[in-house]
Amino acid sequence: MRQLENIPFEELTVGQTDSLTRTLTEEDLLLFAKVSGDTNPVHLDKAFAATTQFEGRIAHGMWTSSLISCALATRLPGPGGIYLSQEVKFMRPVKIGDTVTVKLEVLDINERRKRATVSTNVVNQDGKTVVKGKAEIMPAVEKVVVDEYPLPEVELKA
Ligand SMILES: C[C@@H](O)CC(=O)SCCNC(=O)CCNC(=O)[C@H](O)C(C)(C)COP(=O)(O)OP(=O)(O)OC[C@H]1O[C@@H](n2cnc3c(N)ncnc32)[C@H](O)[C@@H]1OP(=O)(O)O
Repeated sequence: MRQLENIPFEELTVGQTDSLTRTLTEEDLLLFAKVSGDTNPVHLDKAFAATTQFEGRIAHGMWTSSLISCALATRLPGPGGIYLSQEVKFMRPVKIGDTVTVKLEVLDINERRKRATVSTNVVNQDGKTVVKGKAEIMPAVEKVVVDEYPLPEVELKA
């Protein structure tokens, strides 16, 4: 089982970086539509999506954004951190089979409020930015070391 360990607030420094990479599968796209209820045909309907400027299905913007949450929760600052705000600009589409990398960098630390601003850009396999933005977070003050929570296997039934 994977262990998750945080970077407590006092150990965060401006310029610290981390990243997380994920490839979008069709199953991910369908599961995201199911849990979010976002059944926009641009994500699901091949025939409809082919008629758009993207010429095919594209990922939910919030799927890509959810990877930012994952990176913050598991990498920098890690478990126990709390999301306060998130700015996202969807610059380019993500398609099934694309491999995207969330790049985190600590931009600013507010010692008084024990909060940090982190840039949260996401690039694709060609190094092109697909999401631009930044987040404000409240990292845990104490050291947190936990076994990653065991998620159940879920089966997608059509
Ligand atoms: C509701 C849900 O179900 C729907 C979804 O989830 S859809 C999935 C998420 N969204 C996307 O995948 C869209 C991705 N974005 C794009 O593909 C492009 O932004 C665009 C094709 C919609 C527009 O791009 P482009 O044609 O390059 O833009 P313009 O020519 O209109 O403007 C050029 C300048 O604007 C800047 N820019 C482009 N996109 C954004 C953005 N999302 N936010 C802010 N600014 C943006 C671009 O950098 C140019 O700036 P410059 O200073 O002039 O260089």
